[in-house]
Formats: sequence, C-alpha cells, structure tokens
Amino acid sequence: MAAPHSVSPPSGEDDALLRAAKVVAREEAMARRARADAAGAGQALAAHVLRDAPPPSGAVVAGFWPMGHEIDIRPLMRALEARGHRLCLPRTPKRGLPLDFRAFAFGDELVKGPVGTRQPAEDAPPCVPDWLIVPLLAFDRAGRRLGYGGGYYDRTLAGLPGAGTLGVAYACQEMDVVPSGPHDAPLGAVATEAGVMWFRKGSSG
Ligand SMILES: Nc1nc2c(c(=O)[nH]1)N(C=O)[C@@H](CNc1ccc(C(=O)N[C@@H](CCC(=O)O)C(=O)O)cc1)CN2
Ligand SMILES: Nc1ncnc2c1ncn2[C@@H]1O[C@H](COP(=O)(O)OP(=O)(O)OP(=O)(O)O)[C@@H](O)[C@H]1O
Repeated sequence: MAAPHSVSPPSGEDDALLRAAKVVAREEAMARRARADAAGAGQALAAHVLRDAPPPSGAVVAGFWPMGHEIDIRPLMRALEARGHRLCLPRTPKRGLPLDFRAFAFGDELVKGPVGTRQPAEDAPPCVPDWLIVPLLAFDRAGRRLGYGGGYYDRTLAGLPGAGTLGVAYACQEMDVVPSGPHDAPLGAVATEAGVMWFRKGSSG
C-alpha cells in the first residue's frame, strides 16, 4: 500500500519537487532563448505592444534594462517615454525583498547591479509603477511565468495587486506548462516578437 505522503505529500516535499521542476525548466528555457533570432525582435515587440496592448494613458511604466539574451525592450521603453509615460527601472534589493523602483529617463546614468543587471543609482528618486514590463525565462498560455529564481517579481507583484503586467519574451520561450506554486504571480498578458497574448481580461491595462 502506498505511504500516506505519496497521496498527499507534506508541503516541504511539494516545495522541493516544485523547485526541482523549476531548475529543469530554467535550463531548458535558457537553451531555447539562446537560439532565438534577436535581429529586429525588440522593434517587432514594441510595434505589437503599442498597437495592441499599450499601457493606459498616463501610466507610470516599470521596465528593466535588458541583459544577456533577453529580448530588447528598449525600443518599447523609448516609444512609451515619447508618448509621455514616466518610466522607472528596478534596483535589486537583498534577497527576500520586493524590487526597489527608481525613476528613469533615457540618458540617465545606470550602475552595475547583481548578475549582470544595470540599475539606477542609489540616489535616483523612488517611483511606484502602475504598469510593469516583466522579464521572464518561460511562460505558458495560462499566464504562468518562470523567472531567474530570485522571487523578486513575485514579491513585487504581490505588493502591487492593481498594476497591469505585461510579460516580455521571445515566442520560443513559451512552454506547455510552466511549473508554478502559490507564490507565483500570474501575468495579465505576454508580448513577443510574434504578437500579444492576453490571459486575464483587462489585467494588462
Ligand atoms: N534585465 C533584467 N533585470 C532585472 C531582472 C531580470 O530578470 N532581468 N530581475 C528579475 O528578477 C531582477 C534581478 N534579478 C535577480 C535574480 C537573481 C539574482 C541572484 O541570484 N543573485 C545572487 C547573487 C549573485 C551576484 O551578486 O552576482 C544571490 O542572491 O545569491 C539577482 C538578481 C531585477 N532586474
Ligand atoms: N510573495 C512571496 N512571498 C514570499 N516568498 C515568495 C514570494 N514570491 C516568491 N517567493 C519565494 O521566492 C523564491 C523564488 O521564487 P521563484 O523560484 O518563483 O522565482 P522566480 O519567479 O523564478 O523569480 P523572479 O520573480 O525574481 O523572476 C521561492 O522560494 C518562493 O517561494
């Protein structure tokens, strides 16, 4: 007969299984992303978002400074700045804390953050975004998202329940099912170089 915990595993075991599934999914997602064709992708993504899923007029938009093989969202951020949106970028805090957003305009100086990120200087003015462009390693059609494992965006979105959320990625970063737990904040929409997908009515705006 099966041991009781094999029917209803204790949460510690669930957590370990989920973490392990995420490690595998991250490796797969990074390998796929590294093969994506970057040429023109950031411009295509910007055009889709501006036409099909723009932030509400006047929204304060959180972007991020792309690194490594991430899709280039700078064309989108520049276009949103030109439309009059105030922009901000995250500073990465200590583990366990939400992201610390600071005002940003193109031309402002950025400094080095952890793991290859670039972020506003410590004295840049604090900023509370109401529409966030969210980096990710993998997404699925239910709006689940996998990040680098810091939990930073999950904690940040938990503290901004009314904010619009637009995940951004290459189309090849879609997975059938992204491993996900109770802390994982779902996305309102995802934009790729191929177009925009919505997951929950109204939540991308
Ligand atoms: N371009 C971009 N910027 C971004 C993110 C992103 O996904 N993409 N982030 C998405 O969340 C945040 C940074 N995410 C991070 C995720 C993990 C670790 C991390 O593992 N840090 C190690 C220390 C490594 C080091 O200092 O070199 C650690 O905490 O042990 C750091 C930042 C904010 N900025
Ligand atoms: N709102 C939250 N409150 C408490 N712990 C959280 C919260 N969100 C995430 N965590 C914890 O943070 C750790 C990392 O989470 P996870 O692996 O989901 O990160 P991720 O989504 O890949 O990273 P990120 O959100 O930075 O892109 C996990 O142990 C998770 O349980």
